[in-house]
Amino acid sequence: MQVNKALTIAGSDSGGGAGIQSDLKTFQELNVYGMSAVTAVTAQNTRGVHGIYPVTAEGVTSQLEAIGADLRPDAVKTGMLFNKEIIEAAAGAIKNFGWNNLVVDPVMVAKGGSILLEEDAAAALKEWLIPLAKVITPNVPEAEVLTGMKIDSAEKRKKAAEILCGIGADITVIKGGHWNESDLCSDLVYDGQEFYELDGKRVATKNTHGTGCTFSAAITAELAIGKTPKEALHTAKQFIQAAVEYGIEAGSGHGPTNHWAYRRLGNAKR
Ligand SMILES: Nc1ncnc2c1ncn2[C@@H]1O[C@H](COP(=O)(O)OP(=O)(O)OP(=O)(O)O)[C@@H](O)[C@H]1O
Ligand SMILES: Cc1ncc(CO)c(N)n1
Repeated sequence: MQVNKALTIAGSDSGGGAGIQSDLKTFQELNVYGMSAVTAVTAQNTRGVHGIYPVTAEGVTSQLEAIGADLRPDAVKTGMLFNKEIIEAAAGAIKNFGWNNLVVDPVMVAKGGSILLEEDAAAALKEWLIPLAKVITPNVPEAEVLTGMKIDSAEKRKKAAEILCGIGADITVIKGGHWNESDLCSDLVYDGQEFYELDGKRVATKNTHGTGCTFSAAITAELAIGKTPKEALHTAKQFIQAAVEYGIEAGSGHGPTNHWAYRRLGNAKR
């Protein structure tokens, strides 16, 4: 049986709600074979990050070369990349192997404030990785770092999306988790031509650990099975909405989302 394959290049979250764990769970739920290249091991739970142990750039390249020599991913996502050496290693392999359908989630800070990307690495994201991206999915604080502008109005959110597409992403999604829109949690999309919103209902919950990872992994899985970016974004929004809305209780801090909620809604046999 032929299968569609997706690769995540990201950090490990020992707590299981974000990073490669959330990505692989999401790929599986969307009927895509998941592969991973680990960039850093984090000792983490729902309450915070206890430690970060980065993999060497050589170690990341070696994982990517092993994958590239044997298994061609139909789509790739990046999450926590931690430093500029790892960004360069990831971008180099993606370019050399000619992997398409790249989703860049420019992870910078964990919910509790721990740094998941060194300060001098944002420039490397812009120079090497974002130009290769089909979709980039910053939250508002990440979009502020990447554009150097304060985003405090709807107009500025649009302007930031234009700048990020100008850096080379085909499509920019500025997510709404950190955007105060009362009971709405909508994400702004700009595809270089038109703006549109992925509408969602804000759920009152503290269990939002890994929402960004899960959302970008769902986009990646849908691109891997050949959906258009617009279709992929739409499904990913439904996936994360269900995962937050039909929440689970695990841990005493910011708990994980429910990665199997979308299946429970009757989407198992798509
Ligand atoms: N409380 C919520 N209710 C409904 N949807 C939410 C909620 N919080 C986030 N989302 C959705 O989850 C997705 C991820 O957005 P968010 O802005 O939380 O990403 P993030 O900050 O990168 O997440 P993380 O760093 O935890 O991985 C978006 O589609 C957003 O609209
Ligand atoms: C490993 C990892 N990647 C990403 C995030 C952001 O949610 C996190 N907390 N941990």
